Amino acid sequence: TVGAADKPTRRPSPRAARPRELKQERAVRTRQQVLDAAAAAFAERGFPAVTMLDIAEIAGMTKGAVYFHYANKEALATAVSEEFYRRLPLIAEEVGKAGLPPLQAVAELLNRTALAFRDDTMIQAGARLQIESASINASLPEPFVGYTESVTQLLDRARSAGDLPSHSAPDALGRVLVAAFFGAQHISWRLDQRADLVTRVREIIDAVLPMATS
Ligand SMILES: CCC[C@@H]1OCC(CO)=C1C(=O)O
Repeated sequence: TVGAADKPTRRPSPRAARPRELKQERAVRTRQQVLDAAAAAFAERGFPAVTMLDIAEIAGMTKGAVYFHYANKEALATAVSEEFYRRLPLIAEEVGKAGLPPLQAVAELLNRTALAFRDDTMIQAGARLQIESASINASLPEPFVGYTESVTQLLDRARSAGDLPSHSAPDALGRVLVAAFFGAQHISWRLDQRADLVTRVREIIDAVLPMATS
């Protein structure tokens, strides 16, 4: 007979995720898939031209699955725009952790923002939705202000550190840099599918910052 000592010790199997948890995880994944599909559609075709069916097809889902997560196209535009304004300050947060001198941090912030506009469809969609906001029956988050504050804070620190002359005006310089970036990302999108955006932003940095330090 096989004694108790001989029985292989049964290691408890890792706690199998309960069906409810699996269901929740799947719902979160599906919701993100719908949002990513909406961003791709909005970035490519613009809000007015996109239908919920388009979004379902890009997501590889039924229209019902899309409507389960988002009531309508306006809700999707709001969610994409909110994700855009969640990701933009994350770039500034990352740069802040790099511990660069303030003026270098400004250059790095603009550079990483250019990379995000070039490569991140959610960011591309968020920028296009702002341009199309008059055609969207939803209140999108306020544009420009948050990002401009991030730039201006770094310029303030640069002036306090003596890296900018005491007579420089960080607020004005911040507005100039953000306006120049906004223009560059739009022009690069329309003329070059953003391929030259990083170069264009480098030109802004090289033209504006040395002047500001003189
Ligand atoms: C990073 C420059 C500003 C940025 O560019 C496109 C856009 C959309 O309106 C922006 C914003 O609202 O901050």
